[in-house]
Amino acid sequence: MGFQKKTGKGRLDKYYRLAKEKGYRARAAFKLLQLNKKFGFLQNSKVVIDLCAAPGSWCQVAVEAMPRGSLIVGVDLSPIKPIPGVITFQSDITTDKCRAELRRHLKTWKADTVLHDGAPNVGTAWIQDSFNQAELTLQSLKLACDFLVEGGTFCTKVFRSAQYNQLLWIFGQLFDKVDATKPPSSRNVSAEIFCVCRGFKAPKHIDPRFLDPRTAFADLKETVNTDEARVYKPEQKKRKRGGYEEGDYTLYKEVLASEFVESTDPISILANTNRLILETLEPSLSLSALNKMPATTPEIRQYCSDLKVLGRSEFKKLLKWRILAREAFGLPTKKTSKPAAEEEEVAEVESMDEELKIQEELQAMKDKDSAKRKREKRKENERKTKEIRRLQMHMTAPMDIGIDAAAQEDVFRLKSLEKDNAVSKVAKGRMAVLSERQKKDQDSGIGSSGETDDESDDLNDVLERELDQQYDAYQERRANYEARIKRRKQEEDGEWEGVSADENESSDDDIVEESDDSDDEDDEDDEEPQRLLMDLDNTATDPGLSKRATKFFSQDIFKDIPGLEQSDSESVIGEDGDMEDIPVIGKPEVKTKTSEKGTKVSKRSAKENPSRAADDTKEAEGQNQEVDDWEDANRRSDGRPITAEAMMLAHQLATGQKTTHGVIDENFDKYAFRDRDGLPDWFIEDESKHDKKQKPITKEAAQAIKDKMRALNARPIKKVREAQARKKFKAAQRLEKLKKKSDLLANEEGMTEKEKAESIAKLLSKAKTKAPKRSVRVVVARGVNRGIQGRPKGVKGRYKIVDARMKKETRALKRIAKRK
Ligand SMILES: C[S@@+](CC[C@H](N)C(=O)[O-])C[C@H]1O[C@@H](n2cnc3c(N)ncnc32)[C@H](O)[C@@H]1O
Repeated sequence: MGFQKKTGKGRLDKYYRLAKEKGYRARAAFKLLQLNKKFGFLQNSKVVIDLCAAPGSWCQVAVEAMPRGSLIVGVDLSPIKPIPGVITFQSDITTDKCRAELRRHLKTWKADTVLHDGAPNVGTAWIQDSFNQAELTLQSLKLACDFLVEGGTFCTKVFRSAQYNQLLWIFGQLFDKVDATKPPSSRNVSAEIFCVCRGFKAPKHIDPRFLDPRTAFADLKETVNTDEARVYKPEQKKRKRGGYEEGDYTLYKEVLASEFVESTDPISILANTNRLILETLEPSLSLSALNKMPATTPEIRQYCSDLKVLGRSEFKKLLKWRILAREAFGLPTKKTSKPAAEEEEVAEVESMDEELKIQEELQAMKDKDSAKRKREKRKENERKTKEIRRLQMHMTAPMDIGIDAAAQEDVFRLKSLEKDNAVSKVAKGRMAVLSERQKKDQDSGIGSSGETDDESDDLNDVLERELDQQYDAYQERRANYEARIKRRKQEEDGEWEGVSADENESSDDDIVEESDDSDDEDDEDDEEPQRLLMDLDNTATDPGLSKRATKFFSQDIFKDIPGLEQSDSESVIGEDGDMEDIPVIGKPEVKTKTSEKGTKVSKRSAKENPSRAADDTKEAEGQNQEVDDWEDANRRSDGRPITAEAMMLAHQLATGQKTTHGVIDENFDKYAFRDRDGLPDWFIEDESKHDKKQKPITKEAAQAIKDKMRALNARPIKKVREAQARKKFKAAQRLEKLKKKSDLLANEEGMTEKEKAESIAKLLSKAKTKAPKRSVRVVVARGVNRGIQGRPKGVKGRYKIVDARMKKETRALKRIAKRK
């Protein structure tokens, strides 16, 4: 019969510490905080009575939660230290004096909420006296009935005892809604739960028997006095470890243990007997057999010596011992009788729990069911909203090609229509026309068809739907934003990367709506189906140039410049910004990766110098391919980046540390079967960040990943590659230019051969000579130059100020190094 120490470490839990931290006088504060969070009764209260308020933590919570200037009155048997904004006094809540005092403080007002957290003082070694507790609760209810305003709230502590159901029933008679709940801060070992009774009915006349413990718990009293109750609920007899109940000791009874074993009614013996005799002066066969039984432990002997101080578990042990003895004696054990007894016990002791559980289960099922219905309705409404919005935007899907209007968003991806050769069908078909009825439906609002919103949606429904719609809008905005950024990036890169297939796509996507308006009746006979996707800017784009570049070169100013014909040659802007008319080296097909990644080539030069063009193209292809490979290597086929976990798993699979089956098995964890039904999208998305098993990464795998990253980092990045390619490209251009000039010179008719040779040699030497490297002048920081800032006097060009000592030291170091 272990009992819990009040000051034991187990009792000083997180709420205890939290209460200390937050300055609450007791951890009980969190119970009210949590109850109020769930039911929100304090925010709307202007007058509160706190019954059994000492030391006052509930009053503290009430002050915080209630509107400023509210009236809070706290009463307790014990004194309560003053709390700003709270009236407190010392009194017994069961007395008329307390009632009068409360009336004096409240004047003519009525209380919006009555709180009660009372616990009568009971013996320390026994569990709290539930009957007394229920009595106290009834007293507090009586006060609540006197002071509560109609519709008011009564929040009380109740113990899950025999009187619990009775109390709940009484609450139910006086209030519209009664919720029994156990806040998380209430210890599990405690039998307390809290009833929040809302909507006080304020009946004009209350039958006094309701609030009188003698009548309210009348039927229960009888059961308390049965033998079973005495055995299974000894605490209801107010047993105390210290001795017998007053007056009871005169009825001292002793029964032979063998009689107890043989008896068919062991419960009544246990209930009405003080001692089971195991030893007598006269020899007894059955008693000596009992004494010899290994099950007759000193503990059992002790229990037998004084039955009046035993608790439930001790009685249970005695009953078990009796069964063993009966088996040893060959007496019928009625195996069923024992479990029956136990079952009975369980049923009696935990009937409240079971009932509560069933109620909770029923409630949960109901909630689930209604949530499901709401969900379905909401989805239906959303679908209709979307449909209507599409119709309003003239985005009706052509039904004649078999597309369900309620299908997903990509129904409007006209590209896919083109692919499926559905374009011609669309072009020939008629667009869906809204019927008058549909229009009416549209006008009447979102949920106009079928069940109306007004009929069925409560506030929660509306809020939930709004939240979902906002979330959808947010998702849409985010997707648009990302697409915009991506497009901008593509356009920026386009200066160097040319036109990619993607770019064409994205630009096409922008004009989907425009194409809908086109009248295509005349095109019926066209062999080619009319393209649904058309670029608004229908100027022919050179496949080698980005859109921006094409637009730039299409200006009039460039019209007459030779070599800028868009179709077969291309101009390149030099690094220094000059426009140079340079024939470029080769031109692979537009759709190849090379062209996508930006090697600028022209058909003409490819024709002129096919072999070199092919070489250069190959090289450029190789370089770009490498860059692409590098990028692709870090992405999965679905475009998502390869994570360290994935790499580790791949490594383990490759080295045989894991098998595919093993991996599949591993993934059947608690997250695998999570019910996501009915959860809003935003919640699922947010949860998805955390509802995965964290897979540890081994040291070896981490090292392997590091090595891989190091190897990747060691390779030149894309920009460096590009710079190298540019340099090469320019050198080729210079050479080409030189060749052209020398060809011109060679064909010059007015020059002698010698002159021609000299001019060409000059050109070549000029091309060879590199711009001289600008020298850096070293200025020693001494004399006038000591400590100066900025350019020293008389020094032109690049300079570097050095310290004289540093120069000497460097020389000395060199000398020393040489000597070694
Ligand atoms: C658990 S404490 C209340 C804690 C309080 N709610 C708080 O937050 O600080 C129970 C209180 O009930 C009081 N109490 C028990 N019987 C009472 C009675 N008949 N009249 C007034 N107070 C009583 C006890 O004095 C004790 O202070």
